[in-house]
Amino acid sequence: MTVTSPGAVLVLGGARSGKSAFAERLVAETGLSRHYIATGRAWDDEMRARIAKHREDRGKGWETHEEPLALAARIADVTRKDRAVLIDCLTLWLTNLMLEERDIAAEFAGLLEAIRTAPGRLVFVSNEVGLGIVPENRMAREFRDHAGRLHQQVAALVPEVYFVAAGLPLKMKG
Ligand SMILES: Nc1nc2c(ncn2[C@@H]2O[C@H](COP(=O)(O)OP(=O)(O)OP(=O)(O)O)[C@@H](O)[C@H]2O)c(=O)[nH]1
Repeated sequence: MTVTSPGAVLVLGGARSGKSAFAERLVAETGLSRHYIATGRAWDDEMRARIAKHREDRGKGWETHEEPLALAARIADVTRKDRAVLIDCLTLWLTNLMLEERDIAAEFAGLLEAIRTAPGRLVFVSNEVGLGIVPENRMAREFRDHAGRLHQQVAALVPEVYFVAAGLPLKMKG
């Protein structure tokens, strides 16, 4: 598969692993204008508080775009040669797709196409959810399987992949 994107990156890690902070650093290092596509939704007070904290931590140098579902289209819309776009995160996007009963395979194909054709730097964050025991409920098992497949597809396409644990990035590809 030909990689035409100028250096898309995938950053995987567990909850509170420091993956988002690391991905933000990767974006800042480019010196390009910083854009953040948030796939999370503020569904309760706890999430609202987390989002407010994330916004505060990112600071003023970022333009934020909120997109829970139409991620491929939004990436195509936001990406430019002189921009670095952080997409946080693929697993919340997948959660939203499953809750809305979207065609997962078609959505994944759309995302891969958006990565292939993006003119600017893209940094994807996603939760590695496949390391624990087999989840008891069916939806959680499906979620874990879709996430694993998505990560493999994105990792095969992009030139650079990291795994973050305890705030420490491990370079897996690139
Ligand atoms: N809607 C919206 N969501 C945001 C915004 N900033 C961050 N988020 C969401 O908050 C999510 C991160 O939530 P947390 O649960 O705090 O992060 P975490 O995955 O546990 O921690 P890290 O390993 O540090 O990334 C991201 O995936 C975003 O989608 C924002 O400005 N708007």
